[in-house]
Amino acid sequence: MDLCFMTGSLSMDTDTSKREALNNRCVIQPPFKLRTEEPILFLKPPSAYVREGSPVLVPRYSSSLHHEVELGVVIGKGGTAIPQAAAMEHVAGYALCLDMTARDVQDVCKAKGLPWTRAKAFNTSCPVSDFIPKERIPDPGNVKLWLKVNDQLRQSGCTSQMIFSIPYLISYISEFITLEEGDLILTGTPKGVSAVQERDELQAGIEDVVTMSFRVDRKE
Ligand SMILES: O=C(O)/C=C/C(=O)CC(=O)C(=O)O
Ligand SMILES: [Mg+2]
Repeated sequence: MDLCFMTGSLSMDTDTSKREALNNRCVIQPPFKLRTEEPILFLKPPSAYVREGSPVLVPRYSSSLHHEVELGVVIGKGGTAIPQAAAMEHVAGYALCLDMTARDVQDVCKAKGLPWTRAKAFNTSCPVSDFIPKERIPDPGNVKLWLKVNDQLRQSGCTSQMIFSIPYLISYISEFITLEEGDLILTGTPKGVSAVQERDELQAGIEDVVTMSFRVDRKE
């Protein structure tokens, strides 16, 4: 996954969104828990990625960093205005992802009608697992995700609870952002999000497929 992405939401200024999309790949997340008529979208930059062995950093300006475990869909074949019926042909595979969110900052942004960039797109805000080939998850609409903090189970859910299906998301997004090979789409999080602290150990998994661990640290 050599992707990049930026943040936005449906209320984001269109010109900014276009400019960011031109130079970056996208990570876009409709939540399990938010019921809106259309997916809520935002993007993260490539510097958001972090791999096992490196810490997840709490931004200096946040005192409420939340974990959100999510299934990520890796695009293998790009396209524009992809019909739902063809959407899965554009999927190369999956990744287990955490959408780390500075919830206190997001709350302020929401109250002021501002974009979620500082809440969602900071360095290390997207821990990712190794790439999971498509064949290893034959039914991505029915996989179990979990997340533990210091061995305590905090999130446990199934992608069957997702509000929007993966084919719908690919079709919806590609109507206005051309998807490219290597783009990663996060698909929303199940209930149980909660705050993490410096020195916490995060462990997450897709049942029978992959696990990953990250330590939380505070940015110096
Ligand atoms: O509206 C909120 O309070 C939070 C929304 C999100 O952070 C959306 C997600 O990223 C998600 O549910 O996965
Ligand atoms: Mg999320």
